[in-house]
Amino acid sequence: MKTIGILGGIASGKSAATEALRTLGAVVFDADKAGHRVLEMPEVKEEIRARFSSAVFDDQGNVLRPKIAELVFGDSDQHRQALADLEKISHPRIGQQLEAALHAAEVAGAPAFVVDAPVMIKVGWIRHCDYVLYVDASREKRLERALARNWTKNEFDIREAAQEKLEVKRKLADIEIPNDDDLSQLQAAIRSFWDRYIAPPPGPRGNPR
Ligand SMILES: CC(C)(COP(=O)(O)OP(=O)(O)OC[C@H]1O[C@@H](n2cnc3c(N)ncnc32)[C@H](O)[C@@H]1O)[C@@H](O)C(=O)NCCC(=O)NCCS
Ligand SMILES: Nc1ncnc2c1ncn2[C@@H]1O[C@H](COP(=O)(O)OP(=O)(O)OP(=O)(O)O)[C@@H](O)[C@H]1O
Repeated sequence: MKTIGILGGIASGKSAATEALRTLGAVVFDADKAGHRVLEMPEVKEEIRARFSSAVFDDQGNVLRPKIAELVFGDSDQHRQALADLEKISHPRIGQQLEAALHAAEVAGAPAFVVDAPVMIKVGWIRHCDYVLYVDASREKRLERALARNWTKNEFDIREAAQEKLEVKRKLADIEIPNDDDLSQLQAAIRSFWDRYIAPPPGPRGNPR
């Protein structure tokens, strides 16, 4: 089984690339979704309440993610510290889920496992990847797509600033997948990556490692 990491700017099309890989047979780990599941764990809620107060919970005791986002994404030391504290709570647990999912996919004989995790560089999950893809779309296109998804320009800028510079991501990648045009171009690029690097050679299970 090959493990594929997906990097790219905000709203570059990482999820769309991941979806194309899933269609071809890859098992996908979505770290954003894993992070949301982690925030539902009782022990995590306790730690969140101790660090961020009851103001980030609704009346039913659910974590209000937009409230946390306001506290952790921003251009001040206070925001940066808050993000670091949140990550100390979340990342080890997301990491455990990632390793469990990777193991399960391997046991199931999946041809490929995709790690869709915008923070994979800073957390070090990139070490699991045999191939890293960089989904490349211009800033203009990305902003247009983010706005269409109801983000504000400010949210776009702030989250972009919370991540590594695009050049750092690009340098760490093995293959660039252009995504300035329509989705069929992205899907074709993913297909040719798959055929070249993942498509199994003759054999019952492809290319087990
Ligand atoms: C701050 C939280 C509550 C905001 O939740 P919300 O539903 O608004 O956003 P969501 O989780 O869907 O993330 C959307 C995007 O924000 C960016 N983002 C999220 N967490 C981080 C982070 N720690 N560092 C940099 N960017 C981040 C990513 O681009 C991500 O794709 C949530 O993102 C969170 O718990 N983050 C910490 C855990 C984490 O690092 N998750 C991301 C794993 S890749
Ligand atoms: N080639 C494309 N043509 C048109 N729309 C696209 C294209 N690629 C992606 N989109 C749309 O742009 C938005 C952002 O794409 P996507 O969610 O895949 O990006 P992302 O990199 O995963 O975003 P984030 O950084 O927020 O996780 C989505 O609404 C998606 O449907």
